[in-house]
Amino acid sequence: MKEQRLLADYLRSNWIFYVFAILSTTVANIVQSYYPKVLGSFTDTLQGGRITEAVIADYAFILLSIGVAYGILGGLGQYTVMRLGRKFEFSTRRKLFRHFTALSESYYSKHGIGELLSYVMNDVTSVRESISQGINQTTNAVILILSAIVMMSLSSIPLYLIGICILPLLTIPWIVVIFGPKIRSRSRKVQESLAKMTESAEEQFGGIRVTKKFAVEPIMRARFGETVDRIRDNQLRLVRLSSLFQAILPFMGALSLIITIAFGGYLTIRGSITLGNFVSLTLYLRMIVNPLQQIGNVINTMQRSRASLERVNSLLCVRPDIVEAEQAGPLHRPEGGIRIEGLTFAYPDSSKPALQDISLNVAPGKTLGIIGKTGSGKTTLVKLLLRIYDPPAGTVWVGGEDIREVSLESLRNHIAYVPQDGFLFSTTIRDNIAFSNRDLELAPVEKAAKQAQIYENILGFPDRFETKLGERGITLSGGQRQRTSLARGFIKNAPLLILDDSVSAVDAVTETKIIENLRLGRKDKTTIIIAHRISALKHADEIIVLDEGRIVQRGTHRQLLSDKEGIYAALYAIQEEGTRYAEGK
Ligand SMILES: Nc1ncnc2c1ncn2[C@@H]1O[C@H](COP(=O)(O)OP(=O)(O)OP(=O)(O)O)[C@@H](O)[C@H]1O
Repeated sequence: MKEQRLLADYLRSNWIFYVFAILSTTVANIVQSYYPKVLGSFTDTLQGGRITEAVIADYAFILLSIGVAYGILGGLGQYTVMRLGRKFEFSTRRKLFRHFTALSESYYSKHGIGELLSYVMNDVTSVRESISQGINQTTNAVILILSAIVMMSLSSIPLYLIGICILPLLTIPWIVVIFGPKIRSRSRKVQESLAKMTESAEEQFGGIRVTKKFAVEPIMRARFGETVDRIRDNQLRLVRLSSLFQAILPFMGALSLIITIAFGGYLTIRGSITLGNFVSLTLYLRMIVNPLQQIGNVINTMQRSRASLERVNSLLCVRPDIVEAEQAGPLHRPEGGIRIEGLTFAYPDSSKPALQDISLNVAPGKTLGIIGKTGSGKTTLVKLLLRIYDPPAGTVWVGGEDIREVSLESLRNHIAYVPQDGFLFSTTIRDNIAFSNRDLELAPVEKAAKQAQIYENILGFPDRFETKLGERGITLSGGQRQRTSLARGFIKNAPLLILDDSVSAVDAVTETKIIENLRLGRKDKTTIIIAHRISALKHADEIIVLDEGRIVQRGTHRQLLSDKEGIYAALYAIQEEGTRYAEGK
């Protein structure tokens, strides 16, 4: 697994901007560090009785120049790093999204959407903060402290006095080493609990209709409350530690200042140093206290963002389960039918096979019907055909090629899959139908809608094909959703069409019309129909009956009915009886 170095790579590719930001901040702080020296010298001039109007004007001009230079250079540095931080945020979100789209279904079956959102939102923001604030403030603080110390050393203040005064500051690296890892580990816990809360919120919103129908709002509120409490506990633990850390650093600065005033004051009274020296020394030490506070702040932010960065980096390390063979090329004969031989498959975390010893042939242009109890392996078979999960090598061929040897894009481009729960996006009906090619003219969209028997319904919507669905639009009924999803599958006009229980929510008359349209529209194309209702697949050239992952019966509708002891005939009898009962015969 390749180690991810998101931030390091970003800094490397933008190093010139960082150097610019650091340089301008450095120069700004060096300029700023002249401030106490100028004031000290002014005090000595004042005390020596050499003050004149011209001298005051000179000092005023110098102080003004320092202020203006600091403002311009410091502002430029700040702007540059802020911009870099935002750029990092956007490019990382794009990178994460690209990565998400490459991950396999098995990853999504183990990780909730809320958790993934948390990476994109909370963690990326936390890293951006450390880039924007961290780099600028650290440069500011370090340069200010260093230049204060250098300026002190270059002044006529005795070195031993400076040494004694800054003694408490020398403990800072040690304090950082002790607190740093602890803050990071507590931050990681906060980020993890934030991810849990986002996940819980996402689930609660998603299931709000069920919650309301079952009137279990108090239970759901309590469950959500638990995740919030967990964040609060973790946050409080972090805040306690961070505050203590942030207080200790300036305390060390204040200690230095106290020593300066006490010891420096004593030396001034004794005449060992001038009053100007004392003023400069006090101002220098005062100047150091603020940056120390900033450093505390930055280290806190950095430790927090390091925890987030580790999370994002480890997510980027996750490799998709389904990878292409090195020489994978396009499918040469996508219309060439399907062959499955000796296919046995178990899901990654399951010991029991979902499919066992499956062998079948679908000749080009033919229709295969698959029927079987719930959980018998029908969808699994389709997922393997699409390589959403990988079948063992040498078991599944399309157009005579092992699907593990062809490119994923080519394989999936040549298959139109209409799943049981066709997801619709919050956009127009037209965009939902023309999902695989949004540049399509209206005519093919209308044709697909007609084939899926949803055309008349769409004409009744306020903006017809331009009607928006979802949050800001209309809500479709279950059957309408299913038929819109069907139209999306039809419009692709792929060599292989798979309908996975895709007409279960429509009435018998509409189902018959859809199946008829399908037969006429896809005369020479291969089709797989999975259904629970025999009426949806009885016209198929071959029907297989799955039971506990095995093919237990196969043949045409007629052949299967003739086996009176078989599951198919039993199913047919039950369904026929149901229809007769419903029709009151
Ligand atoms: N991602 C998964 N991980 C582990 N087991 C799974 C996964 N998806 C399905 N299964 C299991 O595999 C078996 C077959 O499931 P599959 O979805 O193929 O059944 P199905 O025949 O399509 O059922 P239905 O008619 O209800 O849609 C079931 O026992 C199911 O619990």
